[in-house]
Order: sequence, then structure tokens, then C-alpha cells
Amino acid sequence: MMPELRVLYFEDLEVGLSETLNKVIASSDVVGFAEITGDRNPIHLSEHFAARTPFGTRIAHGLYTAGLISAVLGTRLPGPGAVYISQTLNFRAPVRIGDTVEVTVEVAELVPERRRARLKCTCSVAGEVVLDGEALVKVPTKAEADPLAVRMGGRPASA
Ligand SMILES: C[C@@H](O)CC(=O)SCCNC(=O)CCNC(=O)[C@H](O)C(C)(C)COP(=O)(O)OP(=O)(O)OC[C@H]1O[C@@H](n2cnc3c(N)ncnc32)[C@H](O)[C@@H]1OP(=O)(O)O
Repeated sequence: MMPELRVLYFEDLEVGLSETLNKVIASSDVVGFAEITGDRNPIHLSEHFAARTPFGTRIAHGLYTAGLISAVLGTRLPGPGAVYISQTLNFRAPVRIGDTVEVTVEVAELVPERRRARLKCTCSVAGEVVLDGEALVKVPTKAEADPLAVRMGGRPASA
């Protein structure tokens, strides 16, 4: 999943606007997440260990799956310039190696005075919700992002 970047400013958002991305979970993703975070819980890394858990096989780190929500927020909705304030997470079912995770974020509430957007976040595998929660992000306005372009009537500063 390497989606094209899309910038939405606070003014572009409306309740109900949503974005969905899919990601196949590779073993190398899980190993890489273990390396960069230091979470080497064998439930993620060892088939021998994981076989003796209720899941029966290796599962992805919950925070790796959650990171896919961050990817949608940071690249598509709202996109570049969005700043995380908070995120709730409910890990409802395991994600296994090879699963395709469908990540959807949807604008649930806008707070114009503070340029905040609250987004409902859902990750599913084959129609089953594996993770859900809510994100709160600060979203740049057009004027904050490029004040010169706004003064020039929306034309980019280089024009
Ligand atoms: C630290 C790291 O290294 C480790 C990880 O990252 S592990 C990877 C992330 N976690 C997961 O993948 C776990 C996914 N979740 C599950 O598999 C299950 O939710 C569970 C095994 C944790 C719990 O299952 P169980 O004990 O069988 O619970 P029930 O299904 O019987 O449900 C009982 C009630 O609790 C509610 N509930 C269960 N899980 C959650 C949850 N994650 N968030 C919120 N609520 C949850 C469930 O709805 C039931 O409620 P009810 O009112 O009784 O219906």
C-alpha cells in the first residue's frame, strides 16, 4: 500500500467523507515492525510459539495494524499536514500473516473553532472487524498551509 498523496484542508472536509485502503500483511512487515520497535513478542515471530496460543499461528502486532490507520490519515484523509492528537483502539480479532486488511476512516465530527476532525477508524479482514477506534487530528486550513497562495487567490506561490 503506497497510496498517492492527497491533501485535504479543513475546509474540504465534511462529515461522512471516507477513504479505504487495503494492505496485505507480509511476514517481512511483522519482522520489520518487531525490529524497529523492539517488540519481539514471539507470538509475532515464532511459528513454534504461536502454534501453542489460541491463535494457532503468528499474528501481526496490534500497533502495526493501527499504523495502517495512521497511513490513511497521513496520506489520504485528511492527508499531508494532518497532526495526530489522539487515537482509541479496540483489537477485536487477530490479523494473520497473509491477511488483507481493509482500512477505512470516516469523518465523524468537525470542530471548526479548533480545526479538529474526529474520524471513525475500522480495520477489517474478509468482512470481519479486527480493529476499530476513533482518531482526533488537527487539520491545516488553506491559509495555514500556504498563506501566500491564499492572498494570491488560490494560485500556488510559484505561479
Ligand atoms: C503486546 C503485543 O506484542 C501483542 C499484540 O500486539 S497481540 C495483537 C493485537 N491483539 C489482537 O490481535 C487480539 C485481537 N482480539 C481478540 O482476538 C479477542 O478480542 C480477544 C482474544 C482479545 C478477546 O476474546 P475473548 O476473551 O474471547 O472475549 P469475547 O470474544 O468472549 O468477548 C467478551 C466481551 O468482551 C468484548 N471484547 C472482546 N475483545 C474486545 C476488544 N478487543 N475490545 C473491546 N471489547 C472487546 C466483547 O465484545 C464481549 O462483549 P459483550 O458485551 O459480552 O458482548
